[in-house]
Amino acid sequence: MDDDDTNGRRTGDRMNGTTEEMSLSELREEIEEIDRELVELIARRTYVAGTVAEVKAERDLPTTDESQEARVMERVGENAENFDVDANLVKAIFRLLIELNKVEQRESR
Ligand SMILES: O=C(O)C(=O)C[C@]1(C(=O)O)C=C[C@@H](O)C=C1
Repeated sequence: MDDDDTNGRRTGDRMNGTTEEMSLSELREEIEEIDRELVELIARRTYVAGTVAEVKAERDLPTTDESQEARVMERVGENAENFDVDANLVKAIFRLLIELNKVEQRESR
């Protein structure tokens, strides 16, 4: 027998019973939808940063703003703690998102 129980339901569920009736494929569908939303949010974040880049270019400001990056990182660390996920891992993801923006911002100049 595999990890799943006989009728394909999850046994060791940590979501307060809400997913207890969900099959593995249903859970994977939920992950697929979340992944799509994450990519959409990344696209939105990148798009807004592109507009920020235009404002900076108009004002002759540099692409990189280290104090703003520090504020972003502090904020996401707090959010991670509030949602009980590893703050260092979430910060590593945001480090990449900021780098993505900086690459795009430099290319558009
Ligand atoms: O807020 C800005 O000035 C941005 O360009 C956005 C952003 C970010 O991705 O959060 C990216 C680069 C800057 O160094 C700081 C922050």
